[in-house]
Amino acid sequence: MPPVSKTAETSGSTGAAAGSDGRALLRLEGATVRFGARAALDSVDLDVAEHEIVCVLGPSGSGKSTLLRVIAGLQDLDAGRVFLDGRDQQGVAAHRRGVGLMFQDHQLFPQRDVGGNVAFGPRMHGASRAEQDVRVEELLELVGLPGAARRTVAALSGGEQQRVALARALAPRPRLLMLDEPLGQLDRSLRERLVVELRELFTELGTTVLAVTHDQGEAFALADRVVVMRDGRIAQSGTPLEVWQHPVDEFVARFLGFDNVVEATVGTGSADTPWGKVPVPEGTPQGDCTLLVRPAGVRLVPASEGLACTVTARTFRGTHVAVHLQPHDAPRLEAACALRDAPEPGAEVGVAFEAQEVVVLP
Ligand SMILES: Nc1ncnc2c1ncn2[C@@H]1O[C@H](COP(=O)(O)OP(=O)(O)OP(=O)(O)O)[C@@H](O)[C@H]1O
Repeated sequence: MPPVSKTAETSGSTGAAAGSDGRALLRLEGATVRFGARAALDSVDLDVAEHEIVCVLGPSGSGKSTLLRVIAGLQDLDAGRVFLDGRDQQGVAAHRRGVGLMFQDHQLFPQRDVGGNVAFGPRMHGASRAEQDVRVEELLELVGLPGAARRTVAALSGGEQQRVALARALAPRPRLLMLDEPLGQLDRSLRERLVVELRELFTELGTTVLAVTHDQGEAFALADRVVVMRDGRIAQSGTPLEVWQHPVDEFVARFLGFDNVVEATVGTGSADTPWGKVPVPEGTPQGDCTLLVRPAGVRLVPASEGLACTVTARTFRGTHVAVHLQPHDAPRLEAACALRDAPEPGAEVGVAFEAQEVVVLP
């Protein structure tokens, strides 16, 4: 695959909206929240365009939930501003912001039936009984639970509760829907199915979405744009492909699960690394750098060729096997192998590198 050039949407410090019409439905300017001496949000700038689906990724404690709470009006800012539709939200109460929120534990009302849960928002906005009933049926249809209005919440599976929570969040027609670990509690196969359905649903409805997750797979499947957070700041913002192909630094690379990262010195056509000479893409500037070799670029060759390694472990990754390799005197490596080609732990192999899977991290 050809390298994607770094664009304004791939930014190391700000989260510029990648929306087609460029109109920011949500804008954060210098948003800062401190708890004691520590900044949970540290001068965050972020735009989300209308109809855009943005996923915020980051390790635990990086400020993802604080970001959502600030936008929802559940957390005061120490500095900076939040704009919705161009209007400063300073002093605007949470229930007047037109923002829908869905938390990871669903928080359905256990004493109400499914319909009662979904009708909650419209009822609070003064909808008549008949209007509420129509809206409930519409939404249950939309989330794939037609006719479920009279079922009790306790009798629903985790996935069904998830859908009801989504219907409830969508019911008041929020201009911005925020999801905090929306699929966190569900098992992997259900998550993978729901994430596809969610994307289809949001695209169909034209909903603007800001979702928080620590699952990269989920973020990459759902989002038009991914924002990676670190210590209350935006480390990188870009399309899933941009971020995946060109992590801006070692932190983002490692967060995405890329561990083949070493210090290197680039010369003509190749770099000197602890793994020996590694070919680099044409045009790579010479000098010292940090180098990432994606596992797909670590090719196994006969033990007598290339870098000698011992296979230490294999991890099944669905479409391929991650083969963990220990060179005799260099940092560990991971190779991506087809199922039938993966060598057994203990095997002695050689390793060759492919330039197109080598990324120089600034
Ligand atoms: N009410 C609070 N009082 C004090 N510190 C807080 C409070 N809320 C959050 N923090 C701190 O702010 C930082 C960011 O927290 P936040 O919950 O936003 O992170 P997160 O990325 O959502 O984490 P997780 O993935 O674990 O939910 C953390 O260090 C957290 O301990």
